[in-house]
Amino acid sequence: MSAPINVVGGGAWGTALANAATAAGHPVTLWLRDPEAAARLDAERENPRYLPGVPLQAGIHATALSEKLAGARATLLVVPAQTVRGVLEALRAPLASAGPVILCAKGIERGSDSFLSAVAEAVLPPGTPVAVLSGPSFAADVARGLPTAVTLAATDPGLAASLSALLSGPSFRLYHTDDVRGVEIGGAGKNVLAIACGIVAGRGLGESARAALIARAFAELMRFARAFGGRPETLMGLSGLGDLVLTASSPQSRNFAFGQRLGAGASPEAASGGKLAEGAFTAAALAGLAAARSIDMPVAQAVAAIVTGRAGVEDVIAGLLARPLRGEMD
Ligand SMILES: NC(=O)c1ccc[n+]([C@@H]2O[C@H](COP(=O)([O-])OP(=O)(O)OC[C@H]3O[C@@H](n4cnc5c(N)ncnc54)[C@H](O)[C@@H]3O)[C@@H](O)[C@H]2O)c1
Ligand SMILES: O=P(O)(O)OC[C@H](O)CO
Repeated sequence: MSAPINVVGGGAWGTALANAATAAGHPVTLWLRDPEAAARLDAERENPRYLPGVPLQAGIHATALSEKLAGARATLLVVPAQTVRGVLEALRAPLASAGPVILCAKGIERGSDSFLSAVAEAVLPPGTPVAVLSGPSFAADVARGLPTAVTLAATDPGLAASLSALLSGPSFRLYHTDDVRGVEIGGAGKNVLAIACGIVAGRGLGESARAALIARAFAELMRFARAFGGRPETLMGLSGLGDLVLTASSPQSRNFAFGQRLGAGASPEAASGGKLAEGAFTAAALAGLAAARSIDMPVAQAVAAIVTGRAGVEDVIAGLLARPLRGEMD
């Protein structure tokens, strides 16, 4: 049997990617930090907490996270963005011989304001190949085998192409690029901007307002990407415009749903509903990085102000509508 693909993290996205890697023809080891949950998942072949009703494919072995990761063809790291550094630190030694590390979280690290590829580079042994996977993809869709396309980025174009081929299956298509920074900015940024779109929906401001917001949010994401070394054409692709369109228009998105509840009057603490809304953690980092380089990002700044409790929804909306008029492409 060929070497397995490691998937570290047994939440919605880890479980979905495990199914997708199996459909691509690989044995998969799915590593969960909770040993009891791992044993239950392996026995019951379903992840009722994160992906109810979706069967786990036969080629997946779920087990407790340990240091026995070595010997895999690749390791997909599928934990929340704010835990990536800790998990990489804990698994630093085995990850040196567990194939390329593919970062699947979408976010910017709080406190250090670091992109996740920079976190990986700082923590992993020098020379460990690192890639980023991002794009419009709801876990429930991917886990069920519905057609989905995402982007795989690595600074080595050959690695990006070979990992894309390795993980692509009958309905899960990976496009490749060497623009790591552009791809990770698209994934992290859209989560913050999707919260704003959810707020507009939850406030009942109408579909026209939401469409305008998507366009203006995308304009500021492009400005940010350009300033931080991402290529504009990358942002026009799957991990950028593609993911923003998906996440900013569907209550199936946890970020959009979080925003909807904020718009309807919930406090930031109550609005998550116990689900992971990555944009709530990334908002301040995104806004802070933008401010430090004088990049105009009014939507991201507004979301950061709301989720950190510095401003209320009504005041923020009034402030955005009162901004001076400007040339659309200025
Ligand atoms: N769910 C999706 O549709 C989807 C799609 C694309 C990308 N993503 C991204 O993938 C990342 C993970 O999202 P998710 O949907 O799987 O979240 P989730 O909340 O469904 O699951 C997170 C998982 O990570 C585990 N975890 C948390 N901290 C950990 C740690 N320190 N060590 C080991 N495991 C830990 C949790 O136990 C849980 O199993 C996020 O950055 C998200 O933006 C999610
Ligand atoms: O549910 P969300 O908002 O985390 O979005 C999931 C994926 O990132 C969509 O591409």
